[in-house]
Amino acid sequence: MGRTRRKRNIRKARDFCACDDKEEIIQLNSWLSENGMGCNDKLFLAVFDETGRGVLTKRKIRSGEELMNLPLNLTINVTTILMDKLFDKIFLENSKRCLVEYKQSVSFQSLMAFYLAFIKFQSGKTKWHIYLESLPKEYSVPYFLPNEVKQNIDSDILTVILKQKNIIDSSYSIFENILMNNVSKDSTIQDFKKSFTMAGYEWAYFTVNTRCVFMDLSKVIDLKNIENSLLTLISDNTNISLCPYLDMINHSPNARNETKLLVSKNIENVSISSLSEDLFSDVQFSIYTKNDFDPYTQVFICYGDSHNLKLITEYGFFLPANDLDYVSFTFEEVVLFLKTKAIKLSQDQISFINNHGLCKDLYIDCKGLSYNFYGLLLVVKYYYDQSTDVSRLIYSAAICSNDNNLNIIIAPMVRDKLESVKESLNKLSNVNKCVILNNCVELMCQYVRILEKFIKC
Ligand SMILES: C[S@@+](CC[C@H](N)C(=O)[O-])C[C@H]1O[C@@H](n2cnc3c(N)ncnc32)[C@H](O)[C@@H]1O
Repeated sequence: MGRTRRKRNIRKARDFCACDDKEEIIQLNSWLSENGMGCNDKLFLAVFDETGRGVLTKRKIRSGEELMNLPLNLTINVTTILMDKLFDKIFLENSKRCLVEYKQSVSFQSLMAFYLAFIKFQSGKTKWHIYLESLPKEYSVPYFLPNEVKQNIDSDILTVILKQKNIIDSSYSIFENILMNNVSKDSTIQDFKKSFTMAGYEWAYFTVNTRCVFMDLSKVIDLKNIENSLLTLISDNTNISLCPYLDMINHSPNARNETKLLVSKNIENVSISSLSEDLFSDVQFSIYTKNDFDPYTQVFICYGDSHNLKLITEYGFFLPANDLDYVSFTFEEVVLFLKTKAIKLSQDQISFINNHGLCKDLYIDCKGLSYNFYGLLLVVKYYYDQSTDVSRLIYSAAICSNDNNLNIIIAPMVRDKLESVKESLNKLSNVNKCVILNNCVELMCQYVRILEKFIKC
């Protein structure tokens, strides 16, 4: 094949547009290289038709190759927050004893979001300015749907939104109180007090939610002795971090990757009071791929769970034809339904169900009943059958989750669920579509397919 034709073929197949020439990306690239990021020189940023902005490789990448590495002080992690003396003042120069009053009352993700709102507010005055400018301005998670649209969204999606809302509302009100009682004379803090808003906090919260990577620093710093530090506010662990450029890589369920912390020997268990920026310029956070990527294709990593409920509600995107999707039912819902069919579970049955954990993870997916749902229905049908040993059946290797005798028991409940999802979809068909709503509708259509398949079997 001649060079021109080969070039033309490559061009034809392209599903991306380079974006390295955009002002914020030019600035990001030079800031990162000036500050010691090591990036595989095959990688570039691009906007892809299917997935939006992501990372492109211009040459073949083989399994085992490092994609990039960042010095620790180029990532926003727990040490960044602990070393920021101005941020510290918000809590310590305060008429309330914040560390006592709000002990273990916020998640680390919430504290990170508050910190992000603080540095975002300072604009060009912090070293993070260029990075913050490269971040999306808004997020396509259903949390941001208008209330009138939420009314007809599937209950599983709503449940996640409500949990997010509770966390965001309660942590926002704690940070608002802390700011209200701050007595610092520092003008940055005083101005921040006036400009801290729910909208800014929500943006920061979902920036952290959609972009953080797992980073365990427990070997590098002493996270046990945390008295008098901001970490007393935290109710969970601190294993998340924002990593510029690495957070440009999109998700694929098929991607496999590994991260490593490359630490020089003398940095170990550093106490919180001895933290310093320089200390961490020698610690590298590195990411390797375990996949091959062809030239001019997108490089992906895997974020973890890949079912669409998680991807839509936490990350704001949808994977079509996703076999990992499922429709869940609560134990209470099933018990209530059984009652309507004059099936009342005895105390013995309920104890058996609880002891075997068969009251959770009740769902139907494209393969049929979940293991626990199958087990639960076995208890419903065979517990008092003298000829059947239910325990043995449940743990039998030959367990078959497509026993029609069991499916029939719950078929009416599944039909009701199917009708209710269809009804909601019908109502949503009159609403103006946007990316967020389209994602939710796609998932609900997936639920319809799963439930219809179950009923047909
Ligand atoms: C860590 S960021 C990746 C970079 C991001 N695309 C950007 O432009 O900054 C995660 C976000 O990227 C998008 N994303 C990641 N993987 C995707 C995929 N497979 N399809 C569509 N969007 C995806 C989602 O908006 C998600 O919240």
